[in-house]
Amino acid sequence: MSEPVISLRGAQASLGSRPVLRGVDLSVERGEVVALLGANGSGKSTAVRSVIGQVPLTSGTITLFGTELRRFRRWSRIGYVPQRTTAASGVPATVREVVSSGRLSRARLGLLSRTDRAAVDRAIELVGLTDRARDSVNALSGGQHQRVLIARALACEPELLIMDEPMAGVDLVSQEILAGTLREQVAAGTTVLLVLHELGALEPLIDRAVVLRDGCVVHDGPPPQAVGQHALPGHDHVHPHAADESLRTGLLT
Ligand SMILES: Nc1ncnc2c1ncn2[C@@H]1O[C@H](COP(=O)(O)OP(=O)(O)OP(=O)(O)O)[C@@H](O)[C@H]1O
Repeated sequence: MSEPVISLRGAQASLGSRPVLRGVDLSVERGEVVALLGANGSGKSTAVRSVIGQVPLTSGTITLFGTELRRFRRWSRIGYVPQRTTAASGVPATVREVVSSGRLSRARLGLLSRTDRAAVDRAIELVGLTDRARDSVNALSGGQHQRVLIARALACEPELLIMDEPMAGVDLVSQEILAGTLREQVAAGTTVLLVLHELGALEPLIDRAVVLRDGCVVHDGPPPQAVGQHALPGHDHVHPHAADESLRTGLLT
């Protein structure tokens, strides 16, 4: 078998003085779709942020495509969708501008070629926002914002897609569009690691679930049946985004 796309071994990390990852082992093989589940505060976001180098490990190792994280440079192979609440920035921009920023890692000298622009248009189309491409993202709903963030991640045509709660606070129409988008990516061979509250509409796509509790892996195997994370012993997850659903919280506001 080829090397894993993502490998964490004995990963430990602290935020402030608090140990948040306490020896996490996690592998994602090429073409796999892995869901990272767990209660609020169990360390899911910290785990994916450590994978993309945003949270340094205090102990343990991470490799990406077989290369140690500190030597890894080919970030254009990876599309990352942050947890939506962390995506706010206050900068006014159109949908196309935000999605184009996701292509810059592939653009030469920071200039988008015709091929780059076509990839941006394709990513916008994939999330069903072609008719909104010139609109300010401030005019979009929460679910549409999320679709913009996903299009931004897809614009670099990534081999690995990492998404932190892509369905949180997303209306049903957007959820269906996102599930369809993801299905296409998976069919095309993209490897996916996603943090989820529950499997929901994405359940048929998930190959394996890894469940964290207090910064440790407590399950690594088949996804919990049907009711997702709620089926797990000790489930105590609340859904902080649900109340936001109607708000125009935003990417850039
Ligand atoms: N910047 C920070 N400084 C200190 N502690 C933090 C910081 N960010 C998060 N934490 C704490 O680290 C722990 C893990 O947070 P993390 O966001 O990784 O959990 P999570 O499983 O993704 O939770 P959620 O489902 O609520 O998003 C939590 O207890 C959280 O309060």
